[in-house]
Amino acid sequence: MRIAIAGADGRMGRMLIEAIVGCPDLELTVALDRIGSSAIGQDAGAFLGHDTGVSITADLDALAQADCLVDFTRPEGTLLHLQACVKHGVKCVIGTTGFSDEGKQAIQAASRKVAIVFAPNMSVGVNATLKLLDMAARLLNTGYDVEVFEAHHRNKVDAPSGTALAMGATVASAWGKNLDDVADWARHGETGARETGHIGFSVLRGGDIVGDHTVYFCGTGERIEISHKSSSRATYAQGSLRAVRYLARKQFGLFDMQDVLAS
Ligand SMILES: NC(=O)C1=CN([C@@H]2O[C@H](COP(=O)(O)OP(=O)(O)OC[C@H]3O[C@@H](n4cnc5c(N)ncnc54)[C@H](OP(=O)(O)O)[C@@H]3O)[C@@H](O)[C@H]2O)C=CC1
Ligand SMILES: O=C(O)C1=N[C@H](C(=O)O)C[C@H](O)C1
Repeated sequence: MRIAIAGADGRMGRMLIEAIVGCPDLELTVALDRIGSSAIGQDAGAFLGHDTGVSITADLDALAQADCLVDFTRPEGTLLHLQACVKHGVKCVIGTTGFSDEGKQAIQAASRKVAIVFAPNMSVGVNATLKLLDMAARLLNTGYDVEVFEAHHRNKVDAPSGTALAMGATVASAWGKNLDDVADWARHGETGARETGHIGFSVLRGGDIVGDHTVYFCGTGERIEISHKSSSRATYAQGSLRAVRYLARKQFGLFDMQDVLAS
């Protein structure tokens, strides 16, 4: 498959380029970054000291040279790239987080034209953790206060992380609730006692933390903690390439990593 990478000079973009260079079944044909990026015109593998023969460009019509785009950028960038994917009939793996409801609706609409995998976390371990959380929430559906904690590097721009939101939504759904109706996004000052059935969120940003998530089920006299800790972005890149291969068999439709891992 011919692969395009968006945000080619970003943390995930570079990780994906490194992963693709070692894959005999995948060929890097397009590397995108945004207009004004200092990376435009450089070889996509320059950071590896490897010549891919693909120059980083801001020209979205370059997507005509790809079968599938892998996009880890920002919501506004991803939505622009997605329009170009629809124009050129290119499939898309979206790892970007922080979309508004309107952004998510635009992804849903695009999936009627091209096949899309959209997931806030591509790692196998996190997706297994979501299954564990569903089971825990069903077992611990009364008498337990749920709190979601996440920690990421100092450059992350959205909060809570897409993964923390997915974890909260998994627990809320197991309890027959919508996350927006039960989420306590922040606490400060005289908050009053904690509400039963609410799901609290707390966020740490610092240093080079790749991504830690813990969901606490706090009962009386006991506490259960379900944690996942990432020590390398390689797991996100490898999961993304599994998603690319999954899309090879799809023409259109919206899928997530649970679909990919179940196939
Ligand atoms: N689903 C998953 O498994 C994972 C998801 N993520 C998500 O992926 C996204 C990117 O993360 P990360 O790689 O760490 O971020 P980086 O900031 O390192 O990289 C983002 C890249 O996208 C570019 N970019 C920024 N804005 C735009 C835009 N409007 N249009 C086009 N390109 C743009 C940046 O260019 P410039 O540097 O010039 O701004 C940069 O090259 C985040 O939303 C993050 O939460 C991250 C890891 C795993
Ligand atoms: O920005 C990051 O780094 C990450 N973002 C994703 C998220 O928001 O959940 C996935 C992972 O935690 C790393």
